[in-house]
Amino acid sequence: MSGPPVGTDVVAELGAAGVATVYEAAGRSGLLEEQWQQVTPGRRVAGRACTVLCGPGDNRAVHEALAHVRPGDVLVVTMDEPAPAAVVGDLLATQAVAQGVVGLLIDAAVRDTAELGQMPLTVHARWRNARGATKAHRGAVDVPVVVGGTRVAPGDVVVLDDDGAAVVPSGEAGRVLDAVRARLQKESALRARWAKGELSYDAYGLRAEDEAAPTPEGSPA
Ligand SMILES: O=C([O-])CC(=O)C(=O)O
Ligand SMILES: [Mg+2]
Repeated sequence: MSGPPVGTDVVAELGAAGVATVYEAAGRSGLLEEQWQQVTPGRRVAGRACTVLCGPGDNRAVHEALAHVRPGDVLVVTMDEPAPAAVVGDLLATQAVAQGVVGLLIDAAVRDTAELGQMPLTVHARWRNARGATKAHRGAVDVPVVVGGTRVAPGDVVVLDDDGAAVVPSGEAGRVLDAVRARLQKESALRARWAKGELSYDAYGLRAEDEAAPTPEGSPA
């Protein structure tokens, strides 16, 4: 991790804002673009990343990582070529909860999903699949990884909710939080106007533009 750890308050505020707001406030950056399955729908959380690079179809490094995690971490697990092997199930998740982990982002499969749904954890996974993982490869813990096309380094802030997953590099958390606050304020002012019946089509000048301009080429008349 480069620089001091991101403060707990900063992490919590980014988590409360949620994936869409954090991604937009970061300048439409940091989205982990994968077809995540929300194993625990309706939950929203953020935590500092503990990253895990597993060997192919293997979860030995997850066992190791659980000896390193700190309270408030989100475990981010991937492989060089992610495969639908279950690298986490209820026994590993039970250890994660006991160590204070708040979320799991699994770029592989999870199993025992009914049990995972009962735990105080937010879990996104690429697959749900019972196929067992091996424990044959050492892998690596707390190394930078790429998940959903985006780099995640140890200590970065990972946000999970039903919209997906986003990462804020640890060195940018303060700047992004300022932008998040500004965005939330702006959105709350807009929400109040739209709730009263005002239309963005008018307020943003879109109607005036559309009425003044000829139909753009190629778009339906
Ligand atoms: O044991 C495993 O490899 C995965 C699993 O099912 C669990 O953690 O309960
Ligand atoms: Mg199991």
